[in-house]
This record gives sequence, structure tokens and C-alpha cells, in this order.
Amino acid sequence: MTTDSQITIAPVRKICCIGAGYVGGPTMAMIAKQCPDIQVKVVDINEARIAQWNSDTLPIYEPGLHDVVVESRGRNLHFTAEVDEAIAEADMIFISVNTPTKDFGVGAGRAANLEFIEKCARKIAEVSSGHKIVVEKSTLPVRTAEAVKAILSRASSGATFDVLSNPEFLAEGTAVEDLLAPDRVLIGGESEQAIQALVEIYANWVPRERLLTTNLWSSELSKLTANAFLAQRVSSINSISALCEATEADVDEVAMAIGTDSRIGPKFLKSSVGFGGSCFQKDILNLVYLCEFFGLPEVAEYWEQVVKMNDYQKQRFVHRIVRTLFNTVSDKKIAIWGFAFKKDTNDTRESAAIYICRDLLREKAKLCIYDPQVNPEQIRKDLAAVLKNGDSELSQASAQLLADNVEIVSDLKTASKDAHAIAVLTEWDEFATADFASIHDSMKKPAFIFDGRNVLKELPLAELGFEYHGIGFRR
Ligand SMILES: NC(=O)c1ccc[n+]([C@@H]2O[C@H](COP(=O)([O-])OP(=O)(O)OC[C@H]3O[C@@H](n4cnc5c(N)ncnc54)[C@H](O)[C@@H]3O)[C@@H](O)[C@H]2O)c1
Ligand SMILES: O=c1ccn([C@@H]2O[C@H](COP(=O)(O)OP(=O)(O)O[C@H]3O[C@H](CO)[C@@H](O)[C@H](O)[C@H]3O)[C@@H](O)[C@H]2O)c(=O)[nH]1
Repeated sequence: MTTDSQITIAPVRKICCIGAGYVGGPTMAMIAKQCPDIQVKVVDINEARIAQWNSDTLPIYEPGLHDVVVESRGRNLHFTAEVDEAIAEADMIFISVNTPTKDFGVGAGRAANLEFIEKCARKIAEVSSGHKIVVEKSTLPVRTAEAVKAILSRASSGATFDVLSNPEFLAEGTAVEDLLAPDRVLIGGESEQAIQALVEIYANWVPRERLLTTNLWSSELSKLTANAFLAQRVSSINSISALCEATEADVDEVAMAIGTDSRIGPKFLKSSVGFGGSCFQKDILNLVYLCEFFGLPEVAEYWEQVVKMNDYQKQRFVHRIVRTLFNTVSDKKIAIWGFAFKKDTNDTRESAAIYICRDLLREKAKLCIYDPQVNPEQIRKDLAAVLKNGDSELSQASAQLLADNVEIVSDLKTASKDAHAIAVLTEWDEFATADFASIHDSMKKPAFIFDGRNVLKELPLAELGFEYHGIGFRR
């Protein structure tokens, strides 16, 4: 590793980002847009994904992203599978690869799988020369930089490195807005020069007071902590939603009432069918694992409760559907409105919909699924994976269930025709403006709606004949 006195770091001219995913693609497109003098190459071992980034149909759906990519692509933004070359010529290398929960061996089900991070560090060590700044963009357990530094410091070419932590806080569905005007950008490091090199890049569009610098470990740990606090708010309000249903309080009113307290604040208090997404559960479980690793079982247990409450919220929703539909959904058609983990994304990772559909299928319901952005193949893949339940193969019975009881359609009307109930699992805007009169006419009676997002709450659905159930209130 370097110290400030050993090397003078020149302004960054060439960036390489390893990992062209939900984070690598949008963050690099924003840097390229805001810094036309810097050449940015985004690389990935997944050639199909790179081809999509170079096409008109980007691999991820994110409002506003297409324009940002097209503005710089071919000018100073390039997507390529030539990984070694892009690393070798860069002054600064972002590592933005996936860090999923480990599903094997020590720490299975909790620890982060750092295999891809380590492979990146080894690749960088192998092909680099001169001096490079390596930036951890992926979300990592605190002290990962120690391992990254250890690998880099043994580069046989004699190359030298500074390692920074620069976690990403964008949320899917609002990635472009979040990148354009972040609440803060966090940079952790040891070398002041290296930190300043990255500060100067962000300073092209982010006000200086929002560029926070810390030590490496605080930066790594702040990312896990931010997600744990955000998810904790959702689990907290969801726990209160159960109490609201038992007491005739209304969770949205409670959220509004507590959210006006400036110490609590109004955001992330929307009760729902449960949080999903690739980050919250993974990062909390990782925090739980770290606490256990560092001998802090009480702290581990405290955070694990956030995930348990989220599981409970999903189960509660299914139980309510089954109970309300006269204790059986067997052979009944249920229209599933929305499969993505939130609106304005095509991402289904850890979506509550996956688990709710699984549990309804286990009750032998017939599901007809509609989502405006999620690819039908992805839905089938997710359901097959969850029905495997950890086994390597899908059992014949599960394969049959999937074939016989799951239909995926391209509009709300078809999804709802002849259905006994509608379950709203994603808060897509278009759902609130559906033609409920004709949807009601086409459904079996009584026609039920279970609104897992409370997005239809204000509509006069009872007047149309629906029996409407939301989260955290009773009518
Ligand atoms: N998705 C989000 O909204 C979000 C937000 C903030 C932080 N994060 C964190 O950012 C990281 C990346 O998340 P993501 O959602 O972009 O993941 P992703 O799965 O969408 O993308 C990761 C990409 O890295 C590629 N990759 C893996 N190993 C590679 C290697 N050795 N060389 C080249 N490419 C390789 C994969 O092929 C994949 O395309 C994770 O640590 C995640 O926790 C994600
Ligand atoms: O009041 C709320 C807010 C969110 N959610 C749900 O929580 C999940 C996560 O939502 P959100 O946080 O908006 O999206 P993500 O893209 O998962 O973003 C989170 O995870 C990212 C990855 O680490 C971080 O970068 C972001 O800061 C953090 O918000 C989704 O299922 C939402 O529907 C609720 O149920 N109620």
C-alpha cells in the first residue's frame, strides 16, 4: 500500500468499473455524463449483459436511465467484456460486483459471499502496473478492505494501490434522481490524496458539503448500518400494522402522526406486504453474521428480528387471504398484480411477491400474474427457485404445480377475469387507474381485493361491490 509521501496522484483520466449491474451501469453512466473529460469503461464477464448495455434495450428498467446512458455512450462511456485491458489502462478501478448471501459452507444463509470481490482483487493485482486507486463500490462487510489490500499488496508486477470505500446509496426505481442529487456521497480511505482524487470526481456535480470522508472501516460499516436502519423502520411500522388490524387503528394515520415528529420523520414508514430487494435482507443478515463473528450475540439477535418481522408480515398477508376466502384457496384463481419488489423497477430479487406466490401455490391456488416490467421468464425462474427450497432440482410435483397453476399475462384485465381475488403486491401507478367496474363484472363473486400496498385504499371499491382488505386497518 502507499502513503501520501510515496506517490503523487495525478487527476483521474480513465476509470474502469468491474460489474455492469444495477449499480455499476447507472453510477458509471452518471460519472460519464458529469465528467466528459474522464473515459469510463464498464466491464463484465457476462457478455450478454454487456451487449444489452450497448443496445437500445438496457438490461435494467430505471426511469431516466436510457437518456443518461445514450448521452455519453460511445463518447466517454463504454461497455465492454475486455476486462483485463480496461483494468490495465485505468487510473481508478471501481469494484461493483454482486455480494450475495452465502448459500454454502461456513456462514451459509447469513455471511456475504465475497468470492466475486476476491476474484476482482486478484485480477487487478495480475494485470496492473504503476499506481491505481481501487474503490469498493459493492456493499461489503466491515474490514473487507483488509483482504483486498492484502491481495493487492502482493501484485507480482510491483504495481501499487490505494483502496477506498465508496458505498452506493441509490435506491432502485429512483437511481437516476438519487445519483444526480445524493443526500451524501461517502468516501472512506487511508490516503488523503486518494480520497481527494475521488472527491474531485464527485465535486463535478455534488455540493462539497455532501461529500463525506471517513476512515475505511466507518465507511464500510455505514452502508450496512444505513440499510439496517431503513429496513428496521419498515419492519417497525409493519409490526404496528398487525396491532392496527386488531384494534381498529389505521396504520397510515399512525405513520402520519408519528412522522410529523421531526425526530422521527415521515420517510420509510409505509406499511406494506414486506420489504424486498436485493439489499435489505442480505445486508442485515450480513450484519447479524458480523455481530456473531465479533462475539456480540445480543446485537445479532436485535437486528435479526427485523428480518423475522418481515417474514411474519408476508405470512400474515397469505393467512389473511386464505382465512377471508372461507379458509380455502385451493383451485381458486387469484390475480397477482405486480411482481417486482417495488414500483419502477424490473428487479424481482427477494420480492415479497415470490414468497406470497409460493405460499399461495402451496395452498393450491391458481395464480394469474401481471407485472408491467418484469419479464415472464424471470417470474417462472423465481418461482421455480423458491419451490426448490434449497434442493438442486425442482421436484416433479413442484414442476407440475408451476405448469398447472401459474399463468403470466400482459394486462390487468386478463389477470383478473374469473378471479376470486386480486392481490396487489407492487405499488405500480397504473393499478390505481384500472377500470374497476369492468374488472368487478368479470370476477367471481364475492370479489375480493387484498391490497398489500394500500394503493387502492382511497378508491370507492366497496361501492362497486368489492370486498376490500388493506394492510393495517379494517373497514
Ligand atoms: N441493486 C442496488 O440497488 C444496490 C444499491 C446499492 C448497493 N448495491 C450493492 O452493489 C453491489 C452490486 O449490486 P448489483 O445490484 O449491481 O449487482 P448485479 O448482480 O446487478 O451486478 C453485478 C455484476 O457483476 C458481474 N461480475 C461478477 N463477478 C465479476 C468479475 N469477476 N468480473 C467482472 N464482472 C463480474 C456480474 O456478472 C454482474 O453483472 C452489491 O454489493 C450490492 O449489495 C446494490
Ligand atoms: O416505507 C417503505 C419503504 C420501502 N418499503 C419497501 O422496502 C423495499 C426496499 O425499498 P427501497 O429502499 O426504496 O429500495 P432499494 O432499491 O432496495 O434501496 C435500498 O437498498 C439499496 C441497496 O443497498 C440502498 O442503496 C438504498 O439506499 C436503500 O433504500 C421495497 O420492497 C419497498 O417496497 C416499504 O415497504 N415501505
